[in-house]
Amino acid sequence: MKKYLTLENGDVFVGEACGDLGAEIDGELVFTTSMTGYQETLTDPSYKDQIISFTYPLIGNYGISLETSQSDTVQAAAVIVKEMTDQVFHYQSVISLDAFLKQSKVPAISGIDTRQLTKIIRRYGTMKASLTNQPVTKQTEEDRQASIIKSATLSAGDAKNAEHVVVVDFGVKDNIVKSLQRPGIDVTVVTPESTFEDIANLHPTGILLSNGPGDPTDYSDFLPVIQKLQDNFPLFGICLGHQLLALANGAKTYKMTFGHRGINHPVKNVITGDIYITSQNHGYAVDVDSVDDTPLEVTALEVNDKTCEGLRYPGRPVFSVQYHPEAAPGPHDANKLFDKFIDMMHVNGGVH
Ligand SMILES: NC(=O)CC[C@H](N)C(=O)O
Repeated sequence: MKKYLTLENGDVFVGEACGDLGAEIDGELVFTTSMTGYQETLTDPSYKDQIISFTYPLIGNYGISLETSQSDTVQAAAVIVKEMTDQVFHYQSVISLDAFLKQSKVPAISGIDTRQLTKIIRRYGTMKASLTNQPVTKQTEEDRQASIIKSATLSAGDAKNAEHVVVVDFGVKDNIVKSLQRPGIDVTVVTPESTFEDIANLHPTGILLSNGPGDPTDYSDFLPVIQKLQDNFPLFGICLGHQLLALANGAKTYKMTFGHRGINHPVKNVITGDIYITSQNHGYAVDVDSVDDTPLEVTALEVNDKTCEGLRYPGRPVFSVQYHPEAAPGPHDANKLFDKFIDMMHVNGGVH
């Protein structure tokens, strides 16, 4: 039975299945150069969930003994060998390596040039890999687009002239999407698993980073995407989206003592002097002082505790607010921020 080893860089190795024949797994691919000690290695908890490739070409020739394991089971996710032998010669051996792997439900692949594999890992660094029973079919561009799009609404306007807002959905409230939907505006909601290229391929004229739960520092994977988005498109961040814009530009966030949750939080726009009564719901905030060392500028403060309520990127159509301009519930004072964002798209959209 064939088994396929597919590396993160796209390389594919085909070998013979051994160990647990049916099992398929993903894991971090590492190599070990030990010439002996495969039983200790495979049962060492530090190798948990890793795919271990043995550079030594013959593995299994002294079997498995009752005294050698370093924990009560095989910890590695999978095993890659050049040759796994059933010809066992050792007085303490009770079972073959292949049988031991089968018992432990761990898949393995033999017939792999593990020295060539090692050279690849040394060039690219440790990478993810998968062991499968069928070749991994490459995801096409269309599959990828379909998997990141959660919903799309076409405006009633002239499609050719429509602005196209891509909303990155970290947990978006319906009323944010509704506040954008109007004639002449197409809205596509995508998951935060989207890459910059995924989003750019949708040809947006503006990006909205949504609200969402939890600690903004947990979303660090998405920060490089925001860095590229703000270089290329008009961008508007709301609540969590505001915090992520701050983090992507090097500012800091912190957990507030008891947060802001209510529908009458006064916010002062420090540039225009305007005051809005706003709807709020957040437990983290952007550290105002940390914004000094970034390209961003603070545009608004909460009147009572002077926490950061707004940011902008001078010279770019990029801004964010900590409060909720979509209300639901709450006052509509700040609703015109959606118009401001749409106006920015009219001026700047399509320039990329
Ligand atoms: N409404 C939100 O987006 C909340 C943002 C973030 N989870 C916070 O509590 O600060």
